[in-house]
Amino acid sequence: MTSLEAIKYVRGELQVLDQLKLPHEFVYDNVSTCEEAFDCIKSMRVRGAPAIAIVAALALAVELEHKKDGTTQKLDTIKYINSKLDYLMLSRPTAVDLSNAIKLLKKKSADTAANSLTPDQTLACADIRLSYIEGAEKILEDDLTTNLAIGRYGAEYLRRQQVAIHTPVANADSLRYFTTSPPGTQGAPDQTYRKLSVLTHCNTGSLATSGHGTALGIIRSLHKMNYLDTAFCTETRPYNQGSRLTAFELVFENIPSTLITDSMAGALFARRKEEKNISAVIVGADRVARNGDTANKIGTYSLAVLAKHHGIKFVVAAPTTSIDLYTESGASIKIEDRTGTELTQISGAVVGKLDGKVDVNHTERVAIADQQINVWNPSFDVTPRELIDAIITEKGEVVRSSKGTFNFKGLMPQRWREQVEGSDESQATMNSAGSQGLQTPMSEESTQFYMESI
Ligand SMILES: CSC[C@@H](O)[C@@H](O)C(=O)COP(=O)(O)O
Repeated sequence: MTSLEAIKYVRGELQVLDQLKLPHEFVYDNVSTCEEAFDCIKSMRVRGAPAIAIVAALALAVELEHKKDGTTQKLDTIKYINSKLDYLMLSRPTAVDLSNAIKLLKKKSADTAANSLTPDQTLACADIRLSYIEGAEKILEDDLTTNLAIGRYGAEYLRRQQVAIHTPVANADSLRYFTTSPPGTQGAPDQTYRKLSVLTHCNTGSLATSGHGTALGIIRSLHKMNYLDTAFCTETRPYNQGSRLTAFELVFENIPSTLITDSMAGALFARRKEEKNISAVIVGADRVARNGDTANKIGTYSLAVLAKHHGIKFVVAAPTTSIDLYTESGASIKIEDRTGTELTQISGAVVGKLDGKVDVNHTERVAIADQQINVWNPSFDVTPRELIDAIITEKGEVVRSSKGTFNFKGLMPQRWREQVEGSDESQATMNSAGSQGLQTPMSEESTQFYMESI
C-alpha cells in the first residue's frame, strides 16, 4: 500500500477501513446501507469530522445507485433521501461537517426535484438519485483538494513564523536547518534557519479525511518541503486516536516523530528553548464558531493554555466547511458525551510474556480502573479564540487580529452575507432537521419543494 485510505469508493460500492483494528490489522468493511454507515460511525470504526461526513453521504449514494429506495414518485424519493439523512445526522453530534454535508445534499436533491420538469416520474426519480450521488461524490473529491491546500498554506504560514522569530545561522547542519529567503527581502541571498518541531493532537490525517489530512496534512507538507524537524503526537486519551492512528500514519510516512502522553505536553514545551524547539501546536477542528472558538478532541483546550503560557503558536487547521457561521460562539456547541468504559477499560493486541512480541491476531480487552468509579467523558472541548493564533483553511489563513477577533467575512464574503447579514429563510427549516451551517440557501422554489416533502 502506498498511501493510507480510510475510505475506498467506486460508484455503487463503499469500503471503510475498520480503525478499531488499527494499527495491527487492515480490514475494510463493506458499507452498503445507511444503517451500516450509522453503525460504522457510532462505533468509531470511522472517525474524524470529514471522514464521518463522507461515509454518511456515500452510504446513501450506494443505496440510491442500487435503487434500494424503491420509489417511483419524486416526492417519495426526496422523502426517502431526507429521512435517511436525518437518521444519519444522529450518529455523532459535534462535528459540523456531517450536518453541512447533509444540508448540502438535501438542498441539491430538492433543487433537482424542483427543476425537473419531466412529467415522467420514473425519469424524475432517476434524476434526483443521480444528482444526489454526484453531490456525495463531489464531497469526497473536494475534501482531498481542500486538504492539500490547507497543507500548503499551513506549511508556508509556519515557515514565515519560524523565519520571523529565529536568527539565521551560517554553515548549519542541513538535517536540523532549512534554507529560505529572509523575511521582507527581495532578491537577497537565502539564509539558513532552524527547522520546526510541532505537536499535534488526536488524528487529523488520511484516516480522518479522504486523504492527506488537515492538521496532519500541514505536518506532511512541512515534511515534504523540508521544514520539519520532528512531529510530536499526543496519545490523546481516552480513545488514543494519537497513539493508535496518528503515530501509525507518521511511521507509515517515514516522518520523524515522537509519541508523548497528553500529560507530557507542558514538560515538552518547557524544554522548547533547548533541544525540543517546539514552534507550534497544530490541531484539527470539529466545529469552528463564527467568533473563532473551536471545538476539537478533548485535551485541545489544555494544549492551547499550555502553548499560550510558553509563547508557542497555536494553529487550527480547518476546511471552511468546518466554520459554522450560524453558531455565534463556542458556548452553543453541543459536546458529545461518551461511555465511561472508554476510561476504565482498554483493548489492544496481546504482547507475548516471554518474547515481548505483539500478536496481531490476538486482541484482549482489559480493565484499567475500578469499574465502579463514576466517569466523566466528554469527547470534545472548546478552545476559546483568544488562545488561537491562526485558523488555516483551504482559502488561506485567518490570523487573530490585534483586537482578538477572526475575520471570516473577508474569507467567505458570500457565505457571510447569506448566513450572517442576510435573511436565510431556509435556516429555520434546516435547524428543525437538527443542525446548523448550510453553505448556500435554497432557491425559493426548492425551499417550497423541500417544505412540502418533509
Ligand atoms: C480532521 S479531523 C478533526 C477532528 O475531527 C479530530 O481532531 C477529532 O477530534 C476526531 O475525533 P473522533 O472522536 O476520533 O472522531
